[in-house]
Amino acid sequence: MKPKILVYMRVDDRVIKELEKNYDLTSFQNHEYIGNRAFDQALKETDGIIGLALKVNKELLDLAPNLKIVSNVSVGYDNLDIKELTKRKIMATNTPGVLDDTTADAIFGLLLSTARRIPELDHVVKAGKWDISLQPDQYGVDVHHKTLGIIGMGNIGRAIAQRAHFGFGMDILYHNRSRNIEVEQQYKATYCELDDLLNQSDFVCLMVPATNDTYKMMSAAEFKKMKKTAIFINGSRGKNVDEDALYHALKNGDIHAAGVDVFEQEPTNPNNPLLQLKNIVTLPHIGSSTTECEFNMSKLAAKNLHAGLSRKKAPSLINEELWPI
Ligand SMILES: NC(=O)C1=CN([C@@H]2O[C@H](COP(=O)(O)OP(=O)(O)OC[C@H]3O[C@@H](n4cnc5c(N)ncnc54)[C@H](OP(=O)(O)O)[C@@H]3O)[C@@H](O)[C@H]2O)C=CC1
Ligand SMILES: O=CC(=O)O
Repeated sequence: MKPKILVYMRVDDRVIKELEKNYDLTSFQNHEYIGNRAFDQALKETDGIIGLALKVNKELLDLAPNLKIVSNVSVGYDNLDIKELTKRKIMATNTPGVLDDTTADAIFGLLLSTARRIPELDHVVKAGKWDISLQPDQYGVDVHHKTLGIIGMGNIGRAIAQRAHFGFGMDILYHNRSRNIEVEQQYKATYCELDDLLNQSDFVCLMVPATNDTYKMMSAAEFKKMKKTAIFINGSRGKNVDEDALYHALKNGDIHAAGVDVFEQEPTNPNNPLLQLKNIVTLPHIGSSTTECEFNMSKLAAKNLHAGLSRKKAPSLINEELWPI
């Protein structure tokens, strides 16, 4: 009998076909499925889970007695209760490395779009409202040669720094809990305390994981420390930002504009007041969503799953302390 796999959202079709050769698959597409009979039944029998953003907590694990591995098709794993998984000797894996350049492209694109007001001006043209003389209140701001502050200079942060330094001649400031000397040398990046980064940067880009320490790390006090001319970009997770505080900072002119790929709740409520503001550019969490990158993430997630179910060490095991299992 083939091992049973529960497939959650966004696994590439080609990868699913490969998985079907070795495993018995049950697929689900929506969020928050506990309570659905078919989902609960699949959990009861499953050996492995592969997918994106499924909330794996104690409640779900209690329904999955045979589970050996949860393979996330994402680098962020704030959807997983790692402590609980480790306690039950269940492996957890993610997809680091394969999405760095793709996500950096998207986040840098968001930064450019926000600075140059690209979505707003695209709408002007398409709505037939292109007046031959563009007014100063429609001008954007320069990106090149400005100062970019990156909070979370990890794999993606450094790919953003590379673009900013070599492509746009920007000065780079960064803040982490620890220094990254290689990045300092490669991109002339300067390590800063958070407050210094906030008050010196023209662009602040948030790229930290969502953890207890980073929860709402950008709140009213942090926005007040930024320059009034500065632009805030969130490419990390919505819960790292106090959305209410961001709304007020944008509305009151504490900061100039913002670009966000992520929201506290996803999909965000269409009535979210942030969506009413002119000085914010929004995306539906698409940092890594290109055809090529989604495929590569699915392939790595399948490799992790396969290794885990074969009792081999998965290439991107998160709870390393389980090894050797
Ligand atoms: N928008 C999108 O589509 C995507 C979003 N993401 C998000 O981006 C996050 C980062 O990904 P990635 O770059 O691969 O991760 P990495 O682990 O490589 O980098 C995370 C960085 O954050 C720093 N960091 C962690 N905690 C803190 C803290 N409390 N204060 C300051 N810095 C901190 C780390 O440095 P140190 O340990 O020294 O503090 C590290 O440099 C993911 O966790 C995910 O949430 C990822 C992919 C796509
Ligand atoms: O948000 C995407 C991820 O890979 O994390």
